[in-house]
Amino acid sequence: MSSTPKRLRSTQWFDNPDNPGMTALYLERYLNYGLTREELQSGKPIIGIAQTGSDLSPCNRHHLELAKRVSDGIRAAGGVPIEFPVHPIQETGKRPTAALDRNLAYLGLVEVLYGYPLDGVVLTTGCDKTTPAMLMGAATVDLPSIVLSGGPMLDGHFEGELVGSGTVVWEARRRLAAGQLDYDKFIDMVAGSAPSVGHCNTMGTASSMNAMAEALGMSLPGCAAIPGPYRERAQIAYETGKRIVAMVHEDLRPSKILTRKAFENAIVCASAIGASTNCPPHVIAIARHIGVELDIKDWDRIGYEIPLLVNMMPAGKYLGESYYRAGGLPAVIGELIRQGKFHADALTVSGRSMGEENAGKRSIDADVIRSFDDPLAEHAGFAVLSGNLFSSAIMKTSVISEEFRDRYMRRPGDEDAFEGRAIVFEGPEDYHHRINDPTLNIDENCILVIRNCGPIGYPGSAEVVNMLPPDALVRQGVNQLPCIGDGRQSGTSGSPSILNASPESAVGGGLALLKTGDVIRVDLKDRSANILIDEADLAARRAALTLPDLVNQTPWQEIHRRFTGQLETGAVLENAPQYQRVAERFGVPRDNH
Ligand SMILES: CC(C)(O)[C@@H](O)C(=O)O
Repeated sequence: MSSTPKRLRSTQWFDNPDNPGMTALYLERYLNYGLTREELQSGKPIIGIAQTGSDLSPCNRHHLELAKRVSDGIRAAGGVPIEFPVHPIQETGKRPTAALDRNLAYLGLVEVLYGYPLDGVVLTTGCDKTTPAMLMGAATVDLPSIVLSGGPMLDGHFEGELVGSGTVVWEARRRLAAGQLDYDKFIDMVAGSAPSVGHCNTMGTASSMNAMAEALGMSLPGCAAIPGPYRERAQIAYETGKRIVAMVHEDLRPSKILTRKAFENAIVCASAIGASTNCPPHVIAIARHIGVELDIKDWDRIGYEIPLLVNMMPAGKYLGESYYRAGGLPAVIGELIRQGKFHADALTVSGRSMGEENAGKRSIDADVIRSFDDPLAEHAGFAVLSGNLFSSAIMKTSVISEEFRDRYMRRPGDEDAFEGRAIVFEGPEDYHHRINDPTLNIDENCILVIRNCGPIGYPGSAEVVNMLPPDALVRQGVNQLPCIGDGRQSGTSGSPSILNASPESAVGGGLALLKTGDVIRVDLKDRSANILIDEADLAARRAALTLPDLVNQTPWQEIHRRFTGQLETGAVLENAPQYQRVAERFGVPRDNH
């Protein structure tokens, strides 16, 4: 560190002799609740705590408590904490989708970080989209930033069974359809998966995205897996608060951490943990906001060959507490480093490299966190498919069950491929209305397709692609049919759907041309998915295609539809990635009076 400390950004609000009138105006209102001139004018970094917790956001709600420990840490290191609210994004509460709000929360955070007297920020994360929204905002503004995740709930139990968030819903729904549960027991079973504060205790999108933040180097090592109620969670909140003050003095900004190597690490890590299918769009979105090239095909190219190491639902059998006790993400990264699959020289917010932090870390429960010699599955990354149905869609190969492989992918002479008669649904309402319609003649040779569920069509993109077969098939023991869609699906689902299809049907993607009864062929060997139809027929269908009339119900839906791109490129506001390193490039904004 240089001996003359850098003049902090916040002094241009609170201690600017060139404009004493404005300095007084900026100061006096922050003094009015008890802050002192000494705190605001003696060169202490002002640290924002971006608060994503609220009563509307139960997954992140305990950040309201954790923020106190963060503040203690900031104070102990000589900074001044200022907590501020972030637009809530609760995956399980927001209609029509929480996906609609990721970019809205991002926009809000950019304005706060850029427009207020902050020198650094603690990004509180938890529920799925809070993590990418916070990282995207931090990337755009590029102030020193550190992630504090809230951690998963404790493990869930119901009548002696381990029940995990989200994953239990799909299993309980199957039991309800098969007549093995009544409605009250169904609700009790699902509620059993949520025993405490925290986000999903499965390797759903929340655990996956917080692991991505750690693998990217944006949280303190070991942060992501600590369960929400554990004492270590509050302790790391304190350490995070201390660390961000040092990061301000070191000028350690996201642009120094979020490099191409960091993103390659995130991809490798996603395969090893059996991460959510929501990771590719969110991680690509973060990359685009920091200006790193990351293509959807990189997920297949870099991640496909990596084995599944973490035995956690939905790809495995354990939940968050076992995973944490087995060593959490550091044990996974340690193994990836030993196998030469991880860039050990990538930097983390600690100021040390991934290798310095994790190289010596090992699993202490070989069944929960496996080694490369004994993985849960080989080649467990995402397969990225394309063809006349879409330019890209992903399939999470770590959740392809033996039953699914036997039924669809082990046909002699045509392994890894399947064909089926398409049953097309126009959205989840249509699916629920017609799935049990006997005239559809759905059998185990069918492929269920859902469209109009992408970022523009829905809007926001809904988690609906993992469709349960008709009740009659479920009663016969057919629990899964191949599913394809332009929506997303819950990270907690064990369905090997082909999803996030881009471009989506509502903007004229190939799925819009599909008709019930068409035969679809999926071939994992050459990564293709096509309607078996001749070119002339397909061209005629395209010529006759009319796009749906989309009704905007709120002003934001209209703005979102005008600016948002497709899932394969992160579904970002397409005007946003051009704004990079905003704080450095533009300095502080103009005075407001
Ligand atoms: C379980 C939810 C709500 O679907 C989501 O959190 C995910 O894991 O994708």
